[in-house]
Amino acid sequence: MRVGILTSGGDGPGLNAVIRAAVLTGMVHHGLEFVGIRDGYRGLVDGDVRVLNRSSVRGISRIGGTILGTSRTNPYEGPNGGPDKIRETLDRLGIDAVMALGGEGTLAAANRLANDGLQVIGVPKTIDNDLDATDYTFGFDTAVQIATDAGDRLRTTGDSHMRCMVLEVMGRHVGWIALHTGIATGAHVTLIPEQPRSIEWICDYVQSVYDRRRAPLVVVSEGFKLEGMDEAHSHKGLDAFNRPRLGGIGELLAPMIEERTGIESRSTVLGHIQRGGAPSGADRVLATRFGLAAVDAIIDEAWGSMVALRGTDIVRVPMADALGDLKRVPEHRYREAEILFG
Ligand SMILES: Nc1ncnc2c1ncn2[C@@H]1O[C@H](COP(=O)(O)OP(=O)(O)O)[C@@H](O)[C@H]1O
Ligand SMILES: O=P(O)(O)OC[C@H]1O[C@](O)(COP(=O)(O)O)[C@@H](O)[C@@H]1O
Ligand SMILES: [Mg+2]
Repeated sequence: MRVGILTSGGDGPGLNAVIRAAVLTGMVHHGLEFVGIRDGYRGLVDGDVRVLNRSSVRGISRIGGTILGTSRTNPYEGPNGGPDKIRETLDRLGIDAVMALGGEGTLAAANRLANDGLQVIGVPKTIDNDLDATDYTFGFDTAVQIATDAGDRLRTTGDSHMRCMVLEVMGRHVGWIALHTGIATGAHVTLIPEQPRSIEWICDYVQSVYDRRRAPLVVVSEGFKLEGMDEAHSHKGLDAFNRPRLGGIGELLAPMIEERTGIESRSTVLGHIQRGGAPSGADRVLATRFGLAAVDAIIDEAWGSMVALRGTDIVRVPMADALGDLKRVPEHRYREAEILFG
């Protein structure tokens, strides 16, 4: 059997470790052949592939990004899109099954293709940790570690100048990266999309921290909304899927804090730094286990399913399970963090 692997949507540290594990176990233990589909669904509709073998995956699990490239192409659009054209392309290339690595968007497309009769299985990826069907995915741990390092650095410079430092981290719809970074860095306030707050509420914490001679650290998710904001702050246009590009709420908050409290404030937007570079050890392990389990799913012809983490076990669930609600930060987890605010 010949398997095509693709990575689609936002990249994330750990994608290469999935590819390596799948290719190694598939070739060595199951006699599978592999091709890499270039740039996600773009390569699927264009039939743009390259052979993957032992030497092409050597040493890649410690490398960030994806060796296959990625895109935000919709496989149902364009002259070669849609299940019938894609089936023709796969037949021409001798590809029997597709392993799609990606977040909720990629999995929505993969699930549609599986429902339309193509032999597809999914592997979940998100640095935001917003996929409901799995406890965690690779990429999140790395992102939190990078953001934690950044927060630690902001604290020493903030302390030296007695400034309020605002650290903006990723998280389009959910605040997991901010929540964990806030706890890990001992932030004085953490702001997440699930919990809109007023500027007065934020400034009360900032002022009380300053009053006891500490430099306040505020961690904010890019998707955070001040009370009264209908949409998350966006001033960078739309992405390839016509969604607003987020980022910049930290730049908005810092001057507001300074104006209201008189405390000199600075904002740092971490951006794609938290998505790039080497995956953490934990993410390499999780990604490797996903890669092994994804090959098992192909051998079992479990089309339409995806691998997931439940507790410490890797399980198989319908891809549709990842496509309902996002995994948001529950109220009690925010309350738990809030105990140490201020
Ligand atoms: N319901 C859908 N049907 C077909 N394609 C979709 C669907 N939802 C998303 N996609 C495609 O999948 C791409 C990847 O999704 P995106 O949300 O950008 O990344 P991620 O997979 O990281 O969540 C989208 O840009 C879009 O082209
Ligand atoms: O800059 P890009 O690639 O459009 O993506 C930015 C978005 O992708 C993310 O980094 C990750 O999203 P995913 O977990 O869905 O891949 C978000 O936190 C962020 O809003
Ligand atoms: Mg997405």
